[in-house]
Amino acid sequence: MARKERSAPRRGAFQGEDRRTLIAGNWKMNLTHLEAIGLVQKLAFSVPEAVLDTAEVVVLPPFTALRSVQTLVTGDKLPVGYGAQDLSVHDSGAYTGEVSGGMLAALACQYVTVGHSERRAMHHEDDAVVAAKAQAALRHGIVPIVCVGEGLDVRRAGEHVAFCTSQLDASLEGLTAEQIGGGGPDGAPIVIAYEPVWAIGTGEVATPEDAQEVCGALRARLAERFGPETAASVRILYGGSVKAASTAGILAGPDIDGALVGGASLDADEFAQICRIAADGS
Ligand SMILES: O=C(CO)COP(=O)(O)O
Repeated sequence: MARKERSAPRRGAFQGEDRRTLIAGNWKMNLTHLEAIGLVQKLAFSVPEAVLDTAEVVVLPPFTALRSVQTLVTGDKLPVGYGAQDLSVHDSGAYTGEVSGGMLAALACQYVTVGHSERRAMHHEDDAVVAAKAQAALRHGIVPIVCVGEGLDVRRAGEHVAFCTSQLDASLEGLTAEQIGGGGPDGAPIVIAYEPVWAIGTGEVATPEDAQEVCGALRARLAERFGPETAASVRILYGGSVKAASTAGILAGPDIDGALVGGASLDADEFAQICRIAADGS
């Protein structure tokens, strides 16, 4: 999907010229390829075309559904983007069970999440692996959505800002300002997602103030390390129990450029409603 200027830019500490609102649905380990086809078809009906002038809508199905989603999206020219939930740090070889960036690029994936807290916690992916995965994505012309977020203990200790900014630092280790601000296809910047672990799948969404506090700090950190222009170009998403009812409040944050939606992205009506609200900017 072509990147466009926001129709109604919001003012923030660093106002990007091209931070088009991005709503990405992370399906996690849900839906067979047949069910995926059904959901994308339903989405194509439910998301009004006008929404797509302002917001970019992307789905992140499991690997097994990517080919079906690609066929549907390209065959019917649906204005929905798609990507994967993970990729290998390696490009090819004896890595049983792994899927490479080249394989995803061959399916025309535009995005891939790296460093999701579920992979960090359950698959023992550390910051170095996350940074290597971001590099692997960029090598193959795929925009990494680099996820960071604190657990409940860190939040309760009031250390969430320091935790997330240092997790961001380590997860971007070795990446250059050029890669961060324009290493994707057609010079697209990478995407960051702030997903507090305590808000994922719990129904406990961060308050708009909590979400903005961390997203603002992440952008400030990017500015310190890579310069204000690069920081201004990067889209920062919030994720964690986003529903239609919480979307407007969350997206009001000047440093929040969209949402990474889990459970609610499996319900076409709810996801379409989130996209509508995101596009209206209300
Ligand atoms: O992990 C998430 C998206 O990547 C958020 O999941 P939920 O929206 O289900 O809380």
